[in-house]
Amino acid sequence: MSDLSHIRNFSIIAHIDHGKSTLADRFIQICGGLSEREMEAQVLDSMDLERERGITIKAHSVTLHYKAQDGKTYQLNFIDTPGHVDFTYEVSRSLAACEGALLVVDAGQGVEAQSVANCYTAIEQGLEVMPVLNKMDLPQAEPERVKDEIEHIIGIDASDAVPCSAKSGMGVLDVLERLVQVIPAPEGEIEAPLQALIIDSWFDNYLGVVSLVRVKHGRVKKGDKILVKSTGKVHQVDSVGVFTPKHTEMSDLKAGEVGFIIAGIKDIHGAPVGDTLTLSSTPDVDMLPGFQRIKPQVYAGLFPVSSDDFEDFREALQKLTLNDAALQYEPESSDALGFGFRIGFLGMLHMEIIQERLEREYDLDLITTAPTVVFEVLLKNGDTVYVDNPSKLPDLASIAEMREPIVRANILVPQEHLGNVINLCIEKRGVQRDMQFLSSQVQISYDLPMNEVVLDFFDRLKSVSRGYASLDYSFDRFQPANLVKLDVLINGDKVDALALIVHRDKSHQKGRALTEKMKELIPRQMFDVAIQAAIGGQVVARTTVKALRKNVLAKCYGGDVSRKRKLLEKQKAGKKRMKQVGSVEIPQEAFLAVLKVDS
Ligand SMILES: Nc1nc2c(ncn2[C@@H]2O[C@H](COP(=O)(O)OP(=O)(O)OP(=O)(O)O)[C@@H](O)[C@H]2O)c(=O)[nH]1
Repeated sequence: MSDLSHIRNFSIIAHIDHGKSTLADRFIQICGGLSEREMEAQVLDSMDLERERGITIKAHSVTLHYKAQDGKTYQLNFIDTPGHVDFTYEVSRSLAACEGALLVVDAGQGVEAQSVANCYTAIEQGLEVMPVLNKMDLPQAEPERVKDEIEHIIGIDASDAVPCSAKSGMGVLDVLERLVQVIPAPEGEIEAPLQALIIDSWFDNYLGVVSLVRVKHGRVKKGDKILVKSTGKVHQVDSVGVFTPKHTEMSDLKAGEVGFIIAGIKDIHGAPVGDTLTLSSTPDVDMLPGFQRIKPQVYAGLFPVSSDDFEDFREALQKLTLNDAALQYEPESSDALGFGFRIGFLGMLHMEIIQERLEREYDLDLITTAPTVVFEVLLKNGDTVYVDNPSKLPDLASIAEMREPIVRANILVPQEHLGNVINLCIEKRGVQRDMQFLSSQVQISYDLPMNEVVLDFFDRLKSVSRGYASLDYSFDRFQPANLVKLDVLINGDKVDALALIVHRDKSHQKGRALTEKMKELIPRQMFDVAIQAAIGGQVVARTTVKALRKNVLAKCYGGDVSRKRKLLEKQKAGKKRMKQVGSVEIPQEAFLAVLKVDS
């Protein structure tokens, strides 16, 4: 048996903002992974966008050396995980590389739904969960209440929960001491054939594909020929190493360790997450259990404002998918918007992030259509089809049954906001499944149509509970529902990119709210613009954007030319993010009007 007793592999799981990244920074500081000068605030959140939004999107690993009170130096490999509900899949991936997890709970805020969900994932995967009460420096910290919540809501012993403040540093050493005591060392054989699990892969412009792996058995070093089990392809290893958090090459990676492998792989699909690596000399090694394939939950069409940008857009998407395996896309053509792509996202936050990256990093002007979930449609000929684009819904006459995706949502909310949350769930066509009163919070679970949840539910939930309710949800099943396609007509022409699939009971109300909203968003033009909402040819709502009376240039006639040019330029700039549909200019906001109506 190889001696791996000095290794501890762990993740930090916590609800968003409870202090994972801050605690991780403290560990790095204590264990000397970076000099003072290099210790930027929140080193782990390396992407600009992450830093700006203050959220962790990609999981990262860091290897540190900690000299414990028992005199032994431990190798700590820890993996940071994102806390937002859109990125739950990253969490289970990170956990697969670990023997333990720190459950970090804000001692003022208490347990939140996301931590519950992630904690269950950790327990299911057989990890030792160690509770940590963070933010003890805050006057509102209530360690006893929060310990009670951990025991009652999650059901693990919290009597030994370690109090600390990641911000001031108080208690952080106690966290490290306890960690090396309670989290088990990994098991594995260094002399056995190589068996390594790919936890994450990303594309680096200089290095090609970098894969983060957990070595289960054996060892791997530079020059080795590795075999990617699923593709059967062999690659030569250029380098192996760890992040300290600096990229640091090592002579080898051994059983029990977590680190990177770079092997001249040019495409992220050449080293898929969840795959097993071995050496080409031992091709018969078993595959390790992988991860569930990530399925996008929300789809939207993205179209370049200028059709000349289509090729640039395609290239940008290709590059983005190198880093983001969750991103899926296929070409889409719309009568109204021309050529673009239909893209699948994990949730609205993921969609916003991708859109922002495309615009910032690739300088593209894009129009996004209203996001939608996937519907299951049973046709009269017995076929089942999945529809991720309302305009592609088969002809009504051929449909036997429409089914919508249902999620099981778990919500934790303080009692005083319970009524509001229940009302919101009812408004969203929710069916209550369970309700439990705990010391200060209530745990409720609802079955909700995914369509109602993905768009604005999270924001609405936060606002009706003054920020206190927390949410976790996952797809449960498809269920028959009375759904219809709501078409939008602009000056009599159906605009495919504006079509929606909605519940029949809400269709008229939605049609009215939508046309009203679009009336506000579509600027006045030289002629009247009629906006209609229709279901199967029957108009259910109608509004008109009245014609502009004056020509903007009229008052410049005879005036100086430069002023006129300036006005025209200003108009041109204002036109950005507008799309000419027929003879009408429609701004980006109008395509997303559905997100702005409360129904
Ligand atoms: N007062 C106090 N504030 C803290 C403490 N730990 C973290 N914070 C603050 O809480 C906020 C969130 O901390 P982060 O470390 O970014 O939280 P996170 O859990 O990593 O959040 P995500 O990366 O977005 O999932 C920051 O403003 C921190 O400065 C603490 O011990 N005390």
